[in-house]
Amino acid sequence: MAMEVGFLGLGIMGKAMATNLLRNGFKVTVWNRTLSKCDELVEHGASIGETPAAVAKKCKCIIAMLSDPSAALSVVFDKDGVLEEICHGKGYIDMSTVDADTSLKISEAIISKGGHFLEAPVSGSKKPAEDGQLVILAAGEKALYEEAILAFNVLGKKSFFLGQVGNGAKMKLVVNMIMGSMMNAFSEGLVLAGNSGLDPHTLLDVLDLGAIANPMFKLKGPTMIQSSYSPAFPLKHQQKDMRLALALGDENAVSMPVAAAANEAFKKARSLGLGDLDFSAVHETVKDLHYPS
Ligand SMILES: NC(=O)C1=CN([C@@H]2O[C@H](COP(=O)(O)OP(=O)(O)OC[C@H]3O[C@@H](n4cnc5c(N)ncnc54)[C@H](OP(=O)(O)O)[C@@H]3O)[C@@H](O)[C@H]2O)C=CC1
Ligand SMILES: O=CC(=O)O
Repeated sequence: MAMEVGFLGLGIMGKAMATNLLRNGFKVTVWNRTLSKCDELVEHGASIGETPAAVAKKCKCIIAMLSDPSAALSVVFDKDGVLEEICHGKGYIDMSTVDADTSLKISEAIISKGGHFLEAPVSGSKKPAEDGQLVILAAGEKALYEEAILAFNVLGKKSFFLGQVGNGAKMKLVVNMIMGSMMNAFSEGLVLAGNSGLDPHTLLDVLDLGAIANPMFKLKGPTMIQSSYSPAFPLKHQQKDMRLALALGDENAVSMPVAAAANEAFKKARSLGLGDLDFSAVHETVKDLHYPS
């Protein structure tokens, strides 16, 4: 019999992930705060749960993919939330990118009701989510990880089990801190090349042949040169990740001036109204500060 899962949150990532599960034979019951976003999934064979609690009542295993800590907490603790129906024998897997404290709060609440908990944030964006090529950074209850591995094998190309709750969240924040800093360095390089009389396309070719070649520069470079920022990874979420990573640095007394500067650039981009565009739109803040003479 097909495994039945609940899925909370059908944004860019959740929609792709839930679709993938359906395509691979899972029975999926979906919920999204804006309920109309469920319609497309229903066309692919999903059922709808009217509330997070209704999904938790129906399904043995519930996956969440939500924007940030406040969203992740809300679907669990608020009225009609998961906590009302989670019970012995049910598992809750939060794949949202949040901080370790948020994850721990959710874990304790789920476990206090007899449920099982796993955090499992992912590395990889819209396209890897559509293609089932995510990297899954799980931590929490090993038994639930083992039960979820069939679903993880559909969603991702590799899963890591990182031990106690919080380790998945921390790993994800470290990775995205590096990515956010890289995106800023890359944006500055593109603007410096263009404004000093070089062809930025040639810069992309040079970068791609050297030691700092990477899939992100290769994928995002051409669209950044065209000032095209259709969102795969929304900038507001990258800034949230920088903020949470800086807080982790604070807790551990790790000085991170590069990440702090990158965070400022993402904040600037948000203040310019670019938060819903792709995170590569931080490029616009560099352009803004360097008008060609
Ligand atoms: N996009 C990417 O490339 C990647 C994103 N991530 C992480 O995955 C998570 C989801 O990202 P993504 O899909 O891009 O984000 P989106 O902004 O596309 O989707 C966010 C989802 O969260 C829901 N939501 C927001 N606030 C609340 C709330 N208060 N209560 C209930 N639901 C809420 C939204 O519902 P509604 O539709 O009603 O607004 C929507 O379903 C984030 O944590 C992000 O950092 C991780 C790896 C890659
Ligand atoms: O969180 C974003 C990603 O690309 O990974």
